[in-house]
Amino acid sequence: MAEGEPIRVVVTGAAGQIAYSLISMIANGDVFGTKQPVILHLLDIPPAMGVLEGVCMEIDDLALPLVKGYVKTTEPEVAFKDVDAAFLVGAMPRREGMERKDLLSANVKIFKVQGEALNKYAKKDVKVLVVGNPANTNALICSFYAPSIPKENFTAMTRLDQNRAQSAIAKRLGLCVSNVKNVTIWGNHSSTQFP
Ligand SMILES: NC(=O)c1ccc[n+]([C@@H]2O[C@H](COP(=O)([O-])OP(=O)(O)OC[C@H]3O[C@@H](n4cnc5c(N)ncnc54)[C@H](O)[C@@H]3O)[C@@H](O)[C@H]2O)c1
Ligand SMILES: O=C(O)C[C@H](O)C(=O)O
Repeated sequence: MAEGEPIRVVVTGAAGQIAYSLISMIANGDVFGTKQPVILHLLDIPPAMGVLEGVCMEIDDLALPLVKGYVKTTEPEVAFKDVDAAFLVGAMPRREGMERKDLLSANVKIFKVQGEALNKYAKKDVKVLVVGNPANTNALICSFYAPSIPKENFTAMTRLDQNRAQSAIAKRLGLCVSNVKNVTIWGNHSSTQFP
């Protein structure tokens, strides 16, 4: 990719809570760097299109120079077409009393469809971050249905677990979080998280 050429970045669940913060971070250069233009592909389901329209109006209002365009769609084949990076956020979140694994029946279908769409339409070197829970299982499912994309290009979002651990240690020791370094976390993003 020539320098300065826009990359295509899909965010699923683009009308949801997490996407609301994520889209502006991608659009203002926090994620791919302040010299990397982007074209945003925003995917959600039909009932969320009104809210997504509002998100797009906000993108317009920000008038960020790195944003070279956006595509708003309900169609996976449009959303995943030629994408360089995929943030798979769109999924049902937990309600009170639920474990992340209780979301499997609702969310697995989504990651099967999106894995197939990645396989068919995305660039073969696309990098995929799965956020929708249960994130680790969904990442595995997505990768399974996208056999033409290297497995190492799929990751489940556990950065939250790392930040959580770092903050918990800082609190316990009465330090600023910036003074806690070299934290390593491993395992599943589930109720086995400690603390
Ligand atoms: N891995 C992590 O660290 C982590 C952290 C927080 C939340 N999550 C998970 O992220 C997911 C989203 O959370 P949220 O708070 O943004 O939820 P939300 O309900 O605010 O947003 C979800 C969005 O996904 C959309 N959606 C549903 N089905 C879709 C589909 N088939 N294709 C595209 N979009 C679809 C919904 O319409 C909605 O706009 C949840 O599964 C939540 O559990 C993961
Ligand atoms: O708790 C959830 O379901 C959302 C997320 O996975 C979290 O750990 O905050």
